[in-house]
Amino acid sequence: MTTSTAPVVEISGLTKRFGDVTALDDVSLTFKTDAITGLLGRNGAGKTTLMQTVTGQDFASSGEIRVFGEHPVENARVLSRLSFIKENQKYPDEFKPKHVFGCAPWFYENWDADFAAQLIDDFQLPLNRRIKKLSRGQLSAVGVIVGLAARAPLTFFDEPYLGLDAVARQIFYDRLLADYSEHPRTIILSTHLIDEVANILEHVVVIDKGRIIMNQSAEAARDSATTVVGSRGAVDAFVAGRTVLHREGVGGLASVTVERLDADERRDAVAAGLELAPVSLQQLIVRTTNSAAADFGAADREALS
Ligand SMILES: Nc1ncnc2c1ncn2[C@@H]1O[C@H](COP(=O)(O)OP(=O)(O)OP(=O)(O)O)[C@@H](O)[C@H]1O
Repeated sequence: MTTSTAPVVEISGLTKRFGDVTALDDVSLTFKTDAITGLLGRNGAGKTTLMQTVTGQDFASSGEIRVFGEHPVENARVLSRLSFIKENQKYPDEFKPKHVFGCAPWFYENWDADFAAQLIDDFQLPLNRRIKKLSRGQLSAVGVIVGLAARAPLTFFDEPYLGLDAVARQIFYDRLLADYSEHPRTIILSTHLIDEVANILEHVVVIDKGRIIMNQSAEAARDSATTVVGSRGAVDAFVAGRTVLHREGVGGLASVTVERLDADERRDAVAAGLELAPVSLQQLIVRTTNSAAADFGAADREALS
């Protein structure tokens, strides 16, 4: 039974194994209802697997998943209210974008054809070209348009915008935010481009090696760490005994990221001649997921350089 008080997505003790790979390891989580949540994590962390199991496209090895209060697998009531947009979406061979958008109202009860038409125009998508002949960015645009114009109460975007160029990605973020403001719904975005989406995320869930290591508001996440910069001796003295998330230095200067400082601690730092710098969501997540940027994507490496 669906109840109005049930969270849209409720996951408890979810484990998913592929042979000897544990892709999800005892995950318990509720996604914040009517919010845009970033599902973030390094390559292979388990983001796609989580979305596949929650959307009923794959079975859990163990644990419980409730979507709109019900099991999602082969459940038409649940599936009609969610959309899952992913990069490698398959379409019938002869399909053109106009066929995809023509069929969409059969699957999505909130489908807004006018909004779709506006997005087709925004992304300059050729409607009459076979899907097989579309460029990567045009193919991404097909998914993005379906995900937005479907206005499903629960929408998952699994990096469907990887092929979009910077201008098209900005259009996506702008349209997503504007439409969400008018039609609030539960949207989960997985992405590597954390700084690009940081402004539209209200909530962040970070997954690392199949486990949830962060689930909080984006604001609380940003406030949870500060970078202390100054002479090495003064910085070392100030951070002694604190949890250090990241450390770097050049010559006699040090820059150390520590967990949240309260007002008194911030005053002490300034009195000791230190500078305090905010930590971006991207830096925070790179640093919390083991400070290793190597596999996290080019944008993250750039942010650290
Ligand atoms: N069908 C499968 N068979 C075997 N292993 C799999 C399968 N699907 C996923 N895995 C493994 O499960 C782990 C999680 O993969 P998943 O695709 O969920 O990660 P991800 O966070 O989406 O990664 P990325 O950011 O690289 O897309 C990885 O180690 C992956 O190799």
